[in-house]
Amino acid sequence: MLISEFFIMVNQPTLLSTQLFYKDRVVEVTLNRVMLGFWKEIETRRKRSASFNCISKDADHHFLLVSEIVGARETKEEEDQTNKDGGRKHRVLLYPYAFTVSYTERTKHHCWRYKDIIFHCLDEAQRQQWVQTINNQLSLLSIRPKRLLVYINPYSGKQRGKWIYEQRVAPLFSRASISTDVIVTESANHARDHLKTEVDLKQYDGVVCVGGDGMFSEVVHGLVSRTQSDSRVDQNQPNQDLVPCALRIGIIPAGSTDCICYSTTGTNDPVTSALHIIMGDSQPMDVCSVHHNNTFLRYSVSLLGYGFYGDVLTDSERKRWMGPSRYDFSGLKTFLTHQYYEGTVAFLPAEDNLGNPRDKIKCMTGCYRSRDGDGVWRVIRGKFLAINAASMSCACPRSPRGLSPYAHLADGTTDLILVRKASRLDFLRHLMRHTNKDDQFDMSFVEVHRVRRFRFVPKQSNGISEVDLSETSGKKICNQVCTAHPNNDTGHSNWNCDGEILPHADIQVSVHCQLIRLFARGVERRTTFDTYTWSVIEGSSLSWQA
Ligand SMILES: CCCCCCCCCCCCC/C=C/[C@@H](O)[C@H](COP(=O)(O)O)NC(=O)CCCCC
Ligand SMILES: Nc1ncnc2c1ncn2[C@@H]1O[C@H](COP(=O)(O)OP(=O)(O)O)[C@@H](O)[C@H]1O
Ligand SMILES: [Ca+2]
Repeated sequence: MLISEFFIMVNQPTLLSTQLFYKDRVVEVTLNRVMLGFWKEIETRRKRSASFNCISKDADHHFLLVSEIVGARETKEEEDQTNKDGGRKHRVLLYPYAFTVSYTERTKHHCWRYKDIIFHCLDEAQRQQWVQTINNQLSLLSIRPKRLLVYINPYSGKQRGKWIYEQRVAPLFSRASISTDVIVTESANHARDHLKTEVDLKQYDGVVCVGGDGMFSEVVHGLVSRTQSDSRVDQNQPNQDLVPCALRIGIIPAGSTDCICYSTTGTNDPVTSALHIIMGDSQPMDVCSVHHNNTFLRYSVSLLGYGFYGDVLTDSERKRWMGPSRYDFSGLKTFLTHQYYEGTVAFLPAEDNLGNPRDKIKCMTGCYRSRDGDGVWRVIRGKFLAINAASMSCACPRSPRGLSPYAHLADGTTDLILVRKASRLDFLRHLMRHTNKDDQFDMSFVEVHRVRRFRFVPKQSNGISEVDLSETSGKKICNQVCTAHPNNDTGHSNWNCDGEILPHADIQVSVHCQLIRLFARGVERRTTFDTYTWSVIEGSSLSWQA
């Protein structure tokens, strides 16, 4: 942080400034609109004279940004004491007028934690004044949610969603004075249908899902469909502009892959996600619509995968009882099967100014890209081990850089990865590169394109050619010239759409730029500012570390 920025913060009008106790020190604490702190040690408590007006020459300065405070609350500080006669221990109320300020702190690997700092007041009136003034100031931060609708999938991942929410998230929401309506889902699509038809969305500032990518997908379908039906927009038209959703969505990760959470926060940690929600973060995100023969099928925000990832999912669904490790088992089995699929991919490339999937420009906090643009469709026919469309990096604990490490969250494009037929060993080398730092695209049988729309038509079992490109009013569009074939033909894979199996192999996909927003901020770059945090050095003073 620049010194000038620090002085701007300090020079904001003061809302409250008094002398308080922090541990055994008397400190002067100031609150303004931007920061709490900038206080200096006045004297230690044991040296304290009758008044507070003794200012130490060795004054220390510390601060917390108001935007990073979770909340303030009245607290008791007690201590275990043993009777003089060596009798049993009892609790002694040390400071009757204490209050606690909880705030966020960045730790390693993009994880956030909350920390508490306790001050002691001289009397109840002073304590109430502090707690109220801090919380009033927080309530003026209009980006912060005050009322949330929470859906918990009790069967996600290791079936710990309810525990994670109740033990690790709900207490934080309550510290931040966020009120919640919590629904534990009773069946698949419970959350989707509830959002689509029943909920009065105006009551809420956001929707939170506790679970995996499938649960997030349910919430996206509920909210996007509801928004379109409220605006009388027909989702069945593949080229229809969709209306963006007003409510932000939060993800508390409790699933098997947690790819969407990991790709948008840099980690799959429930507390970090809860803190992003509390802070009122907002990350716009693209959504792909998937159609078959001009009929809407599903939305996708992370991976649309045919071939390898479709087959892994199809196999793993029968092994849900194994929990998250079903993907490792089915992944290995599918790899050994080494199945390839024939078909035609047609795609509309993104404009050059949107970069390319190998430009090494990572999607970080604050990444917003331009919209629209027209282009010329390209067609590729072949035999493929996998066809993947990654609308975000698809980073997850299994693949920390993801399927397409330089894909962007909100640029209106998806990265189309075509993995052609190759030997088992080459395919294994390609897959293994998802788990390390090597470039998975730097292989002769892999190509990757940044696209706005694409179409896939599998080769029919009778070998008929599938697509034709024709030009209409200056724009090239993709038309199907043969009839759709039934999906139960052998020789076809299934599409894995954010972890759900699609009923058709022949699909049309369009990216809708920034259709939804998440309570997230993208993966943060480590800045020097990250290191300006509170740290309590035992037996010494609080320090502001640079
Ligand atoms: C034989 C070695 C294979 C090593 C491959 C490692 C590559 C892993 C890339 C994973 C990309 C994941 C993209 C996200 C997909 C999720 O939407 C989906 C559903 O998640 P959830 O609802 O939480 O269950 N997960 C998958 O499709 C799992 C793919 C796992 C592939 C091994
Ligand atoms: N109460 C429920 N019972 C059964 N299935 C549910 C329930 N709630 C949600 N689902 C479905 O469970 C599937 C998997 O959910 P998800 O949260 O993605 O877990 P995982 O990451 O373990 O796959 C989704 O398709 C979702 O629609
Ligand atoms: Ca994108």
